[in-house]
Amino acid sequence: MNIGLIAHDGKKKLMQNFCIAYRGILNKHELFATATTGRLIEEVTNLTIHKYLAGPLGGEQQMASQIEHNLIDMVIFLRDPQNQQLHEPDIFNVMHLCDVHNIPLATNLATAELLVKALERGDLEWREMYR
Ligand SMILES: O=C(CO)COP(=O)(O)O
Repeated sequence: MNIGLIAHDGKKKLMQNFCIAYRGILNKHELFATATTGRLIEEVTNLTIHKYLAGPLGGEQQMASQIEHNLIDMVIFLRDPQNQQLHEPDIFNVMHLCDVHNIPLATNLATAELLVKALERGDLEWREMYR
């Protein structure tokens, strides 16, 4: 499966800890992240991440394009509800496209944990039929 990972600055530490905790599941999949999120995950895990541009430089647009091409199977986007981002339209577009294409999307830790456990159980294998 191809997994998209993005974290707002206020949630990057949480993303690192999430990836440390679930690296044994995540390392069986292809991981894609915006540049800073991806670099920070690589710094604390042995995971290899395909990195887009940084979010404010268009990284979310790159992920959005991959979603539109049916190349992303699940997105974990740890959002910081306290801080509005300057590139909010790009962020909204990623979430919008997940809804358009019925891609599982977690925007907080509780749902991210549910999704990654579902991934381990094989609950998302129906995605392969849509390729
Ligand atoms: O900007 C982001 C979230 O909106 C994420 O991008 P970075 O991972 O490059 O910081």
